[in-house]
Amino acid sequence: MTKEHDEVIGLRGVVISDIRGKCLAAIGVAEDMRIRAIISTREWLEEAAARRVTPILLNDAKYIAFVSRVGETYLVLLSEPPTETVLQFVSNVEFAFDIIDHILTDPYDAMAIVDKKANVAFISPVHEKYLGLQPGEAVGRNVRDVIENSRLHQVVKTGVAEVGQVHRMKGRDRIVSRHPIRRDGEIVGAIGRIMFKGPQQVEALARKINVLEKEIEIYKAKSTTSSASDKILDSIIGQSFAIQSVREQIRKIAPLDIPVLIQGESGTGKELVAQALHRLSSRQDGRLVTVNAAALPESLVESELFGYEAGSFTGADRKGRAGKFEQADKGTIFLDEIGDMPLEVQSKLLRVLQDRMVERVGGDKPKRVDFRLCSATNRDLESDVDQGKFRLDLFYRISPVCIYLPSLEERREDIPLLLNHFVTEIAAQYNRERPEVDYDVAQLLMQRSWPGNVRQLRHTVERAMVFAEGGKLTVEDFQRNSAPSFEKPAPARGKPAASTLQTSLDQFETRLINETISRFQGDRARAAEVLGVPLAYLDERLEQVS
Ligand SMILES: Nc1ncnc2c1ncn2[C@@H]1O[C@H](COP(=O)(O)OP(=O)(O)OP(=O)(O)O)[C@@H](O)[C@H]1O
Repeated sequence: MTKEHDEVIGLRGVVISDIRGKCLAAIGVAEDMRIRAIISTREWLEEAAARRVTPILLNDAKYIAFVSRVGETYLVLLSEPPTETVLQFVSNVEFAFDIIDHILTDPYDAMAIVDKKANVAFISPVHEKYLGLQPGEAVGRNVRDVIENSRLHQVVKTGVAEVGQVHRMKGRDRIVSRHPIRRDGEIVGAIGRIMFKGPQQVEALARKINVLEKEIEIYKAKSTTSSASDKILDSIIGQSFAIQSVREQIRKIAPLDIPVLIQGESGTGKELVAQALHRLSSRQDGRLVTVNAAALPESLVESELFGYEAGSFTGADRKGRAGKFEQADKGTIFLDEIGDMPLEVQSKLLRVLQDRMVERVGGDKPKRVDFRLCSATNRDLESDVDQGKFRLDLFYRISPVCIYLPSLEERREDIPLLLNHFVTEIAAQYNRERPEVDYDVAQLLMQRSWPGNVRQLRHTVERAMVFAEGGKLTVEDFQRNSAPSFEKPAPARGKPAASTLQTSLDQFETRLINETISRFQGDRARAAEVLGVPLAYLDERLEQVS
């Protein structure tokens, strides 16, 4: 027995005996009389040959005997058990060899074993078959030349096990585990095990994981969308039932590509709702084009809405211009104050809504436009229809869905939230530190009347913030600055500016009045209504500055 053999298989002795147990030859530890005595009976040899691996336990040594019958003789190979576990296994499991055989030939759990040079020492038959190899054909070849994407050479080199890895082989993913094998702490090889077990189940599992991963992606996308949509809807401030219901309606209606009519008094947030509808719709990448029908002089309505061709009328742009409908192609057109649209324009609008075609003024080639229509009005359109001021057919076209915005007085409980929101917004707008708001302020504002609704509230807060001092916004700031409707006598006519603060307040107020008047095309009464001041006060202020 050479030293080489001894090292490779841990062989310690060999016995050859006849079938009755008579020893014909013995070398190595087999020369020990105690071992010779154990294996010298026919019964022991027959049983050991049946088991094929049998333990031999002496007081001072333990061996594993590999016994096989060769013709009329028995060959017994004796090796030291590599570990206590192996010895236990061989001692306690009568069919230990069958187990080994099963492990090596398991059709669902293939195995590849390499030596320390990463040369194949063994590949289980099922794996050989799978790889298209003849039995034993790969033995001695480097594993990388035999098994596609194998990493056993790495495992032998690094000694690091790789457990439960995905191994792509012949176009399919398999689950593998690779372990280095050590003897006396030194790496002697590596074993790779490939799970063929229940490939259908593994595949089904993989498919399930795939589906779950996709579902997670969808939920993730949905949750980002819903948090994005929450953000958009959060810009509509208010916790009153009425406003919550408005937000809910927007959430439901926005994705439906149908016209929406937003009704509500001036300053209730109709434009804000139109913006939310657009931003939550599939047209969010297109433009939201706003047209204030009331602000358009009658003579320009048509060219504004439908555009015009070059040189079609005096003063027209030389190159011609796209109208609002063309600009809103693939987006949303928001027709604010639609109730103020002249009847003649209403007919043209109706045609556009029916045909989805626009023809520029002075042009002869109608163009297809793809838009979503949002309209708003503070008028009672039904009564306008009754009075013949608004076309019934147009009314039906623009109002398959209506959103009604409550007046601020119908939802006074939202005033503190709106106050808080505007204070933050205005402070940021003017690049100022946000003042602290006295508790009484909200109480005061909740008692007021707000004919100009949220817009008026915002302006009121903006005015009061001019006065806010010491980082505080107090009731006095509102009263000092109040218009007569806030129970403060109107300033004396022609009163000179008493201070820089007063001057800036006057300037601010005048600017606000002028802006509002021009917003309503010179309609002072409307401006006074929206600002929540009597017309006389507004006129007085204008006279003072003129
Ligand atoms: N619920 C709200 N939350 C926050 N801001 C609001 C709310 N409602 C209205 N506003 C603010 O009030 C002002 C007026 O709103 P908006 O222009 O949308 O009103 P509107 O109903 O379209 O008015 P009009 O009929 O006069 O055009 C805007 O500054 C808007 O941001």
